[in-house]
Amino acid sequence: MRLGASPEGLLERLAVWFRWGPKPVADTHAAFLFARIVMAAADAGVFEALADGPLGAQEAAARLRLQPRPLEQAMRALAAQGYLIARPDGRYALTRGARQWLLADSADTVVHKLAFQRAEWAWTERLDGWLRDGAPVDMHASMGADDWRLYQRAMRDMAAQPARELARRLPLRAPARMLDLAGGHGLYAAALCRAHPGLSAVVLERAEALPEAQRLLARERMGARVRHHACDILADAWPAGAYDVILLANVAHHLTEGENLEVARRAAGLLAPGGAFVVVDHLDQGLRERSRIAPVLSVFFGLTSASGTWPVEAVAGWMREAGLEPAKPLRFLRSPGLVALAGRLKRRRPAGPSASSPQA
Ligand SMILES: C[S@@+](CC[C@H](N)C(=O)[O-])C[C@H]1O[C@@H](n2cnc3c(N)ncnc32)[C@H](O)[C@@H]1O
Repeated sequence: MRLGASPEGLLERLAVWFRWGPKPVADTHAAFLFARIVMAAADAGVFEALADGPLGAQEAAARLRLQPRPLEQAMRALAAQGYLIARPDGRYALTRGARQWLLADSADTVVHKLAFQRAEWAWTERLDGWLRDGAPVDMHASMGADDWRLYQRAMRDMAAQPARELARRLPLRAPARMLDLAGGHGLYAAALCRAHPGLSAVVLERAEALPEAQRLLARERMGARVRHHACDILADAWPAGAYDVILLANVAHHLTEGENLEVARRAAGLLAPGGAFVVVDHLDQGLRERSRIAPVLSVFFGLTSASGTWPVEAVAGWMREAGLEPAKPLRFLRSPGLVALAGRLKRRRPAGPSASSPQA
């Protein structure tokens, strides 16, 4: 996956090939402008307004209490970039992609992620300063109650597809107990429990996230099979037990190397025989790999969590140091760049800090 303008037709291909057009302007002005158009249209309800059928800009503006001329311009921009279809009668309709991703009741919706991007946008303003002084934003410490609510909804949107895929593809033999570390909304736990009828899960999550995370989990109708437990996974003890699956999904990129190693050690100490510690993340697979999104995301996690995206080999290394044997990485088909790495217990457990004790 590469970012940036995709040339269409021979002339544009030549323009890219011979560097006739300024790529940095496409990568910046066009990208940030269009990003904001999509976010603003979603926030204003433009896509939802078209859910039941095409509308002209005047009609949509009246329904949404927007200004007709700016809305017409935004709708033309969205049509130019494949989000809307401009019909000959002057009305606009949703494309299949817009229907799939931008309607709140679609199984693949990302509208809540787009809403949370306003906070992410604000943090990104600090990027120039961070390059000079290295001081990160510390997103988890800086959020108020509204941001925490949007954050959990956003993460739920991003988990819906990969959770289903992980549940389908992760090899597990009749698992009974699962721990979902910093599992937010609990969607991964719910998907794995649906795939394995004998499985129940405890989702560990920070107290600030719980009000919205619990509301989102309730929608999954998993009852007592998936429940939350307030826990700072770095500072607090984890519920004791022998777990068949311990999941760390999209959390390693918020933690330092030392914290990740400690989490791997604690997980290894709580695994049942044959159990797996599974790390899911945008792992860096090298600059020659097809998926090149991880280095870009790494900047965001450096800026907002003083961490970054980790190389597959680093995660495998933490697993080995914790006495686990990493399996072959599983690359998600429907979430480019996302990788799952499962580590299983080697026969002999190494000496190390007590697995259920919190980090000092
Ligand atoms: C990017 S989200 C991932 C959520 C979920 N695992 C997923 O993949 O969708 C990171 C989550 O980690 C939680 N988190 C961060 N630091 C934590 C900590 N020290 N203890 C518990 N949860 C933490 C956040 O509140 C957030 O819900």
